[in-house]
Amino acid sequence: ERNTRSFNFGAYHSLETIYSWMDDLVARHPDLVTKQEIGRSYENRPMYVLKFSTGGSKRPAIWIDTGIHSREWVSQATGVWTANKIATDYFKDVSVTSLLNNMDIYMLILANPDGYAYTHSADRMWRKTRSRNSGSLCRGVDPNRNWDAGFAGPGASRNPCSDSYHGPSAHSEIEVKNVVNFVKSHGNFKSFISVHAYSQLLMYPYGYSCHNVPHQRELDSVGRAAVQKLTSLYGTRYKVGSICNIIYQASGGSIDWSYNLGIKYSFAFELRDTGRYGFVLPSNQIIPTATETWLGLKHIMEYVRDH
Ligand SMILES: CS(=N)(=N)C[C@@H](Cc1ccccc1)C(=O)O
Ligand SMILES: [Zn+2]
Repeated sequence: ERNTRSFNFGAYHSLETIYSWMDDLVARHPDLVTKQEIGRSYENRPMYVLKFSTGGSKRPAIWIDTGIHSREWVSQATGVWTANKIATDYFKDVSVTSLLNNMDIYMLILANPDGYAYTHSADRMWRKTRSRNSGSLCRGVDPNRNWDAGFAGPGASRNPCSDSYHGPSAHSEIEVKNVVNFVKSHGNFKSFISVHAYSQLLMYPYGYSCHNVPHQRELDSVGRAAVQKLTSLYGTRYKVGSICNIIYQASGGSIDWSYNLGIKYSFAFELRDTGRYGFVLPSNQIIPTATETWLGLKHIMEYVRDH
């Protein structure tokens, strides 16, 4: 078992290295962390969720996924750092301790394993899944356009060769279907947070429409307070707003689906930077990015715990 203390959180790692690190984390914190396979990917890679729990059964839960877009490497790296932070701060940090004494946290660090492997082996800029599209030579569906929320509406492409191709039908991608089934069968998620890169944004639904969600005022104020904490560390500036209003209309997005399922506290982060390095963020920015993001994440989770 590799020692998680020697793990380099300030570097980008392969799928295999991240998976073996997950086992090390579980081995070091057997009373807090468990690993669950929620299904397999198109190319039959396991999809592992880390569950952080101090007991109870079906406690109110928080969902965090990273890496749904495979090229957004700082997202997966932030997921690894954050998983370690939660495990090591339990009992040390009163806020994390009280959070985990009342709620469970589920983290899917590699939400698009096939795409992530492909960014290492063939194309660093790959974003989609790696499924075959019948009738086309182009591979993959945008997993963030494939959810049953305004599916195939404006803000997604019907062209299999497009990076925002929505796929033949909602939840056609097994990587999406696995999460849908898991979240639905759990039935007690209070928050659904999807971590992307880049642009430095904290967004809430909707993407498929520019009309305000019923809880817009509350989500906006939670978002602004979370970003205030994030910015307080290094001065990194974030914008807050609905997906449609702050960047563009995007249909079939994951947090629109989770919000419409009833998971009110649905958010999407777009991590560093604002375009200088873009998806190829230097590894020396991983730990600063993860550390500042943690302050925002913690605020959201504390708010969810208390409401
Ligand atoms: C740069 S990017 N591709 N991560 C931007 C990301 C914005 C978004 C997030 C959540 C829901 C809908 C849309 C996307 O286009 O999928
Ligand atoms: Zn993305």
